[in-house]
Amino acid sequence: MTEILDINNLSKRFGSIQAVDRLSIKVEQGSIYGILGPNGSGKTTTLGMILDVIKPTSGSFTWFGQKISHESKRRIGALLETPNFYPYLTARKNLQIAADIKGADQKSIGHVLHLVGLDQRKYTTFKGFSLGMKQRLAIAAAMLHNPEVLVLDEPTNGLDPEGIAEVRELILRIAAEGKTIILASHLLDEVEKVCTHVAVLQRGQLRAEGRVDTILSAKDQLVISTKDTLEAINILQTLPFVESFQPERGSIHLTLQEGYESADVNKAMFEAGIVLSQLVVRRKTLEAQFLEIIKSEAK
Ligand SMILES: Nc1ncnc2c1ncn2[C@@H]1O[C@H](COP(=O)(O)OP(=O)(O)OP(=O)(O)O)[C@@H](O)[C@H]1O
Repeated sequence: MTEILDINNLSKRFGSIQAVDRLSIKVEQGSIYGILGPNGSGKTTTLGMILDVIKPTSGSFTWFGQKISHESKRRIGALLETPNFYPYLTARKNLQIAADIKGADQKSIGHVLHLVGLDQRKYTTFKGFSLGMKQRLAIAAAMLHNPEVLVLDEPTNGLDPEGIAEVRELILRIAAEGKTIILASHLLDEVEKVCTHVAVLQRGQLRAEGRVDTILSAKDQLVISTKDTLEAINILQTLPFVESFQPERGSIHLTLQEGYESADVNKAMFEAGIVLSQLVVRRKTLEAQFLEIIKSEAK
């Protein structure tokens, strides 16, 4: 996998506040990488540093294997804050102005309008747009120079449910075009729904990192029930891939070592002559894990 961004021990201090603390992450090409953390955890500061608008106190980062430069910046599209569009000009005219400012080809306007689903509304003035449409237009402007990477800070903040759904769907569509996306969010739900990878930040420090599906599946809990709970416990004790188990009101809750799944338990029980009346996988949500991370940090 090609590495798009490599952040190495990056730190930023504002006076007495350590906004980002020795952060190291790698973003692979084609991923939708979520930087997740509560307010004040250092997400915007991190994005500011990697976009060369905030000077790091220490540490380094590379884009496409190189230090940030005029050339690498042209391969990155970014939306850190809502751009100033002209309310009485149409979507198309606003994009023409944005393309002029960026030195982007005017021919790309048709493509980005199509990409964000606003080609039917290109002659509508900006002030007539819903908040979701305004945000989609902002993303269109960030895509004018056909960047390989799109960096978004809290892309659904302040939007109504319809706008949130539109923008999330758009992010997935842009990723499907082969672009890499890096987004900061304080919403667990957003990261779970949209991202392939996540880095969890707490007070500027990296608390967890990895593929969203791995983080989700790593701590799944199985709940099994059988008429013969005692015999089932005897069997569980002999199974090397059972990490832990706990009898609870007629059922048994267990976790498995990585690489094993409910079918392995089912098979082992069946072979031992035990019939399971219940076998349920309880997925630990990223939210539950996120709260654990925050709690353990506070200890
Ligand atoms: N220019 C600045 N001067 C002083 N402190 C700052 C500055 N910018 C950010 N901070 C502080 O650094 C910490 C991290 O802020 P940052 O904005 O990066 O967090 P965030 O995770 O993006 O949160 P939010 O979503 O609320 O913006 C916070 O404590 C914030 O108050």
